[in-house]
Amino acid sequence: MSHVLSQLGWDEFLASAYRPFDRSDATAGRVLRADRGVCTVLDESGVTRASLGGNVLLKAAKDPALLPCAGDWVVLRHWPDRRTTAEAVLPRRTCLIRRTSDKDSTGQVLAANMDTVAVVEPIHPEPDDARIERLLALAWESGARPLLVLTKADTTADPEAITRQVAEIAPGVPVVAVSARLALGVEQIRSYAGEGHTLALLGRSGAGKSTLVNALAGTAVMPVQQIRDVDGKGRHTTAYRNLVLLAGGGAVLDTPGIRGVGLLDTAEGLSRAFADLTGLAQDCRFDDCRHESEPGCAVTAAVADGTLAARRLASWRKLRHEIEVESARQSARLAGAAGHRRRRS
Ligand SMILES: Nc1nc2c(ncn2[C@@H]2O[C@H](COP(=O)(O)OP(=O)(O)OP(=O)(O)O)[C@@H](O)[C@H]2O)c(=O)[nH]1
Ligand SMILES: [Zn+2]
Repeated sequence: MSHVLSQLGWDEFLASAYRPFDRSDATAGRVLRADRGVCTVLDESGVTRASLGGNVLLKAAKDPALLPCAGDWVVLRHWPDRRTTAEAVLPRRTCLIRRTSDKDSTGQVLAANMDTVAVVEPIHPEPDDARIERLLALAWESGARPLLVLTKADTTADPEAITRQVAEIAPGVPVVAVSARLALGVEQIRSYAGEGHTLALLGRSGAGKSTLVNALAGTAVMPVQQIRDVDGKGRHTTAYRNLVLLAGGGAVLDTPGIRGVGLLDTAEGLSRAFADLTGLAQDCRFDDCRHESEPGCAVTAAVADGTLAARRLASWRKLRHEIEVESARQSARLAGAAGHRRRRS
């Protein structure tokens, strides 16, 4: 397999997943960008545009999360008429999913096969704790290692103080303040995208993701939006996912600026993102304690004695409620589909 693919993380696991598809007109490649029905793929001979093969379309019709997305490893087939199709998506080791806004609550895959997910949040005007907690839950859920990046560190007098403060709501997660403008912290971020490793960036529009990708790549590969600095609110400009190969090997994956990120089935991600609370909960009298008004609740006791911030418990409740509503909606949808099948038969 070519050097460029091993720089992108091609390994024995992928090689054995690819083996059943191996034939003279097939190659393996990594998706740099996915558009509707077409993906841009890097394989050993360069960058190709591939349309989706029948099998991929068939699987995606049942579950849209199976559509190829940036970061996926795919099997390409090169046809005699010079067409190229993506015939299969190789198994994902990690993936970042968000609930789409449509009412049937299906998941949309934002990025696949990243080793680290960096939640990107600007230090200015002020990091949004609730958004950080929500995105970290999503990052944990992906199966990759989370990282928290506070951008625009040049816009505040004491970035270290803010970093220490924010670290309290990110237990077990490294927190790095960066300034793309001053090239501060960029090398530290680059260490998460070394040879064979992929770093995905997740954050709201205007958080500074594209600027960070450019700083890591050393060239302007992503369009950087001009935003109104007054309120720090960005417009949605990155309409595509993009995997960028870095000069020293490794890759960085930008996800579109996210507005309302829903959570999908993130009970596991939530408990890891709130490891402080989960740790306390082991001492609750009841295993299924909801940390409301149950007797012997170690979590509400910790809030009462100031060990745990009340805001933190409120945040956890809000996200847990969302997950419950979401899973109820999904069960209803599944029951509805089953009923529909019964009526037809
Ligand atoms: N002062 C300062 N401004 C920055 C820094 N990084 C990014 N910005 C500015 O923040 C704005 C938004 O940056 P982008 O990189 O486009 O943000 P994004 O997260 O990619 O946004 P989307 O493309 O909408 O997802 C731009 O005006 C940047 O110039 C930084 O380190 N310091
Ligand atoms: Zn409790």
